[in-house]
Amino acid sequence: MSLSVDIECRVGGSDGFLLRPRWHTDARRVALFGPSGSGKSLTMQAIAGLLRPDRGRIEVSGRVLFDAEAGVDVPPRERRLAYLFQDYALFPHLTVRQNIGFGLRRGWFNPHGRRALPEQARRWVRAFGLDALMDRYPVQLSGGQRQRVALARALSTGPGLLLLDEPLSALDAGLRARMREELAQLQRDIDIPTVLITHDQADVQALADEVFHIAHGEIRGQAEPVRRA
Ligand SMILES: Nc1ncnc2c1ncn2[C@@H]1O[C@H](COP(=O)(O)OP(=O)(O)OP(=O)(O)O)[C@@H](O)[C@H]1O
Repeated sequence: MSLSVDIECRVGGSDGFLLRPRWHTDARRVALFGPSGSGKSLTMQAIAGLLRPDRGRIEVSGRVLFDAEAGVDVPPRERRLAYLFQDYALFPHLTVRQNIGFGLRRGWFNPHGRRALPEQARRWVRAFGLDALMDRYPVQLSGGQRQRVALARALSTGPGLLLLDEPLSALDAGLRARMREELAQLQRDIDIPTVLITHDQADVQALADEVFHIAHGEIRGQAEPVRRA
């Protein structure tokens, strides 16, 4: 994949936060690494189309998603990317089946229905071992199970790019290491480019081939992760 981001956006009024990340990558697994409040989530939101920049351009694998000058602003639904939020953003009043179905296009979702999920979704239900959990509610799941449901929901839409915002931060240390390895395995198994936000060097080492350092809303450097021998 290639990803080019060159945008500027003032968030929160005239003396608010100035976001102006500028980066280009041809890597398939990218991490945005930086301290709290540096603009990582806002950058992801702009890529996803949830935050409209004041200026600039966003291009993914040759497809222009946003270009202020040319008047291009592809709606979030049509960007063909999946966004996994820090807290997984599962709907508490919907079962696992309904949560996964919710992400699908073309009106699969029916809160009272028990229709079988289409194969594109069942593939992920099987891959993440969720079959026995389909009628449970999020509150009845462990942290790792919740993460798998959120991933299954995200991947079922067949996205061209996966945005992962601190996907491991809600997990305790033991589970974190295990799910990190699961995510790395997923990246090996499927050919889907990922952009990962993290504070954690271990995530960068396991899940990224190229890392961009962000501070005060700007990209300050780029490197390859240091691999442990
Ligand atoms: N809606 C908003 N209105 C005003 N300021 C905002 C808004 N959203 C975010 N900010 C500010 O923009 C800055 C960057 O926020 P962002 O959420 O991108 O940080 P982050 O790098 O993802 O941090 P963390 O690692 O803590 O999640 C922060 O200072 C934040 O307070």
